[in-house]
Amino acid sequence: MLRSADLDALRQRGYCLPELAIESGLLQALATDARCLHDGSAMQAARIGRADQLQARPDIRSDLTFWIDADPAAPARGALLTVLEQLRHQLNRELLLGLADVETHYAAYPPGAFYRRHLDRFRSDDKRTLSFTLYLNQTWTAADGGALRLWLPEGPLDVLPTLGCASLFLSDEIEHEVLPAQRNRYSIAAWFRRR
Ligand SMILES: O=C(O)CCC(=O)C(=O)O
Ligand SMILES: [Fe+2]
Repeated sequence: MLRSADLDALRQRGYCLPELAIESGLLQALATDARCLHDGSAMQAARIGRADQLQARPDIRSDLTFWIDADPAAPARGALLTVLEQLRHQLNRELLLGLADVETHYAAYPPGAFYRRHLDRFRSDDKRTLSFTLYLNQTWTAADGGALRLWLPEGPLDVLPTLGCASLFLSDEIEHEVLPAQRNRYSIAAWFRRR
């Protein structure tokens, strides 16, 4: 799934923007699922911190999330979990990372929503090792805002959240943020964790 150039970038620079060959039918189904969950008010205001200390901090992040589990009524979610498992196995094989599991959610950033610059690894819990994002927006331009900005040593790198585009980066090294979106922005975020 990951090309050797992606694996090299991950090894050398701590991030890559992989071209994953995810079927367009699955991308469409995930996009529809995310939009329907948002439209149906099934998403919740995102919170920050680890499980036992979660707090709403709309000054830091103002997106909505829905944690993904396998659900026979939503086959796209199971298919996504399968893709993430394949990635986990490949990463373990190629980079010897010892990734034990993956957690993932949909996110919706309504107009004006953002996520300030942060690291994905918690101070009190170092299990999160690799962060992954996958975008679900059919059309997107720079004027729509909502870029993922990776803060790299050489300067900021903006990634537009266009359908099928993805990022993969070291959770404890790469600071990043989501710039304010001008229209609904749908995405998947996942974290590969060590035991
Ligand atoms: O959606 C994105 O581009 C990144 C989201 C993010 O940084 C997070 O959920 O931790
Ligand atoms: Fe993040």
